[in-house]
Amino acid sequence: MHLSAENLAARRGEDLIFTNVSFDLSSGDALILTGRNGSGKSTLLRVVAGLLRQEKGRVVFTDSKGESDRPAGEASHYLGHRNAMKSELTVAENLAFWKTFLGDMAGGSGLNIDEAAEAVGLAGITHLPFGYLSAGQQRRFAFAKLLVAYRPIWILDEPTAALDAAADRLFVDLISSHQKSGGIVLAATHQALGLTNVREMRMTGFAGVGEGVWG
Ligand SMILES: Nc1ncnc2c1ncn2[C@@H]1O[C@H](COP(=O)(O)OP(=O)(O)OP(=O)(O)O)[C@@H](O)[C@H]1O
Repeated sequence: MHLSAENLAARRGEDLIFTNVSFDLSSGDALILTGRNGSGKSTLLRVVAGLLRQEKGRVVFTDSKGESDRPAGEASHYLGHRNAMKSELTVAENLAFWKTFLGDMAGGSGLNIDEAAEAVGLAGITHLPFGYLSAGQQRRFAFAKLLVAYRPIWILDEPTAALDAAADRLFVDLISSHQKSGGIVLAATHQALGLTNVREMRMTGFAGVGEGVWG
């Protein structure tokens, strides 16, 4: 399985945010986007997730059967800055909605709601309305959405914002096991997450990108 971007350029409003961004990720790889505020990290993630149209270039998802007609976004989970959960519904109702709505892609199967809650360290409170939870608890359950339906690609925008150190480690473990089972991760973060098998791409806005290595 491969996820690649070829010479992507993206515009927000009137402004060209970046040009000539390319990468190629295989099963088990992670690419971390770094760079100052406003350098285009979220914009690039949204383009790859299919939520924003690129100005130029293309994103290609290749599965075991070869280059797929399916947009990469359909093979991806996208965890944005917002948690994409309804405050009035319970955690269990929110996760059940996502599990049914997303379904599993071929190649894997999602956890049930209790297993996913346990995996994010919050078993026993799924009966509570999502809106009652602390910011960190909400972020953990937003992450649990990734576990209830299988997607080979995880696109994560500042996944560990609002988290304590224990939750940071827990997310790193969940991301690592996704990589170990052949998944691909593309994430924007300001913190070194401590992942292994990771490349870094530093976004520098319209000036281009720089490559480095972490982990
Ligand atoms: N809806 C929009 N309309 C116009 N410009 C936008 C829009 N959203 C973002 N931008 C601009 O695009 C640029 C890139 O924003 P983006 O959110 O991709 O940066 P980022 O690197 O993710 O920043 P941060 O680290 O602050 O999250 C910024 O200059 C921002 O002001």
